[in-house]
Amino acid sequence: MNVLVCGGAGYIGSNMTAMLAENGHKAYVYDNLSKGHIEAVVPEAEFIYGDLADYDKLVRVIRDKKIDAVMHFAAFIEVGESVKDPLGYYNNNFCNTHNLLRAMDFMGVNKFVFSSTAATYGMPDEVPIVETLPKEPINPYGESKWAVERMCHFQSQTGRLNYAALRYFNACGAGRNSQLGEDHKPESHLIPLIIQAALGQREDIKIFGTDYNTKDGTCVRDYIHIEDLCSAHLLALEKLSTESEIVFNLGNGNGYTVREVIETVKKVSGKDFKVTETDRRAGDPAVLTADSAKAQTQLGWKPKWTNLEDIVETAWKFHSARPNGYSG
Ligand SMILES: NC(=O)c1ccc[n+]([C@@H]2O[C@H](COP(=O)([O-])OP(=O)(O)OC[C@H]3O[C@@H](n4cnc5c(N)ncnc54)[C@H](O)[C@@H]3O)[C@@H](O)[C@H]2O)c1
Ligand SMILES: O=c1ccn([C@@H]2O[C@H](COP(=O)(O)OP(=O)(O)O[C@H]3O[C@H](CO)[C@H](O)[C@H](O)[C@H]3O)[C@@H](O)[C@H]2O)c(=O)[nH]1
Repeated sequence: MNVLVCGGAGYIGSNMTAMLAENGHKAYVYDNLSKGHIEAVVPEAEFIYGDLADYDKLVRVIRDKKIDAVMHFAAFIEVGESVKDPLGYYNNNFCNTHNLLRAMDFMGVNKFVFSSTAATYGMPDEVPIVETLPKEPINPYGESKWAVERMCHFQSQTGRLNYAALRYFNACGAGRNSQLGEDHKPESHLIPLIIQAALGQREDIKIFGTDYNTKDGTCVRDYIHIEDLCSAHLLALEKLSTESEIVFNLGNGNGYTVREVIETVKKVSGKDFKVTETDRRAGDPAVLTADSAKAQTQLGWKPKWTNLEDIVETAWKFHSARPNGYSG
């Protein structure tokens, strides 16, 4: 298929682009490079500089490149920033997705794979989380993603859209032999921050809260390797030939505490560094783990990276080879 990968210069989109190319698809990356990196776009793909706000350009690209399907990773992704700038988040995550869907609808392209998030569940009452739990986002980031899911739902009911909403838990690791890793600026995700401490780029790693009701008092998250995320997207894309609406959680099902992640980075890197215990970060649920049985049964998907040490190893290789990220 000719696949338009919106946000394909970003962390997850660049890995998806590589996997599409490896699986015989032609990937067209559409990205405004506001956050992404041109160096992360594999040479097999074609890069198109563009903003999702540019409806006419989207229509032109979909027409000229004979696009069959769209994978949509382009968004703002910082929960804290979304609380400070809700309008900006609704604009980029919702309005620009609306633009993209309008362009697809105009051109008669009906296959759409969307990056959703565990943040749609807010503070869930039970874990592991199944897809049917209430969607009660507690910040504009999660709410903007949930609003897109609802828009897709209603559009699919017209018969003109087949979509997959994939709710990721904590994406991590580096793909393509550790060549395509995480380089967010600013970085807020736990594993790259710990690695920065291991590389001596920050004086310590702060643990946000040690009084949670978990085995060691720190938050538990479900860390999923990006190659596993991407392989689920490929399977979802195939399903869209026959299904109009599919929604899956994507996690590897194993929860790890913040302390366990820190210990794993210490072990993998062989480095010691300072760990500082601080107050809780507002809005952090104690435990977020995915029940991904639905994706496993209905897509035939199975995460390959179930061991945290193996996952962290790929991230460590990426960051130690490129301590300043793609620009370094
Ligand atoms: N990283 C995670 O743990 C995580 C978890 C859940 C969901 N997600 C979702 O996955 C998707 C990808 O996340 P990521 O970590 O790769 O983020 P990222 O910031 O690395 O990538 C996003 C890409 O989209 C581009 N972009 C943003 N706005 C654009 C616009 N208006 N027009 C064109 N391009 C634009 C950026 O330049 C960037 O290359 C996002 O939708 C995010 O909400 C990520
Ligand atoms: O310096 C840090 C950074 C994080 N944490 C903790 O580490 C865990 C993971 O934090 P991340 O910021 O890496 O990830 P989140 O679980 O907060 O966020 C993930 O889930 C969100 C939805 O809930 C979004 O989708 C987001 O993009 C995705 O990475 C949390 O308990 C957080 O409190 C620390 O202790 N210290």
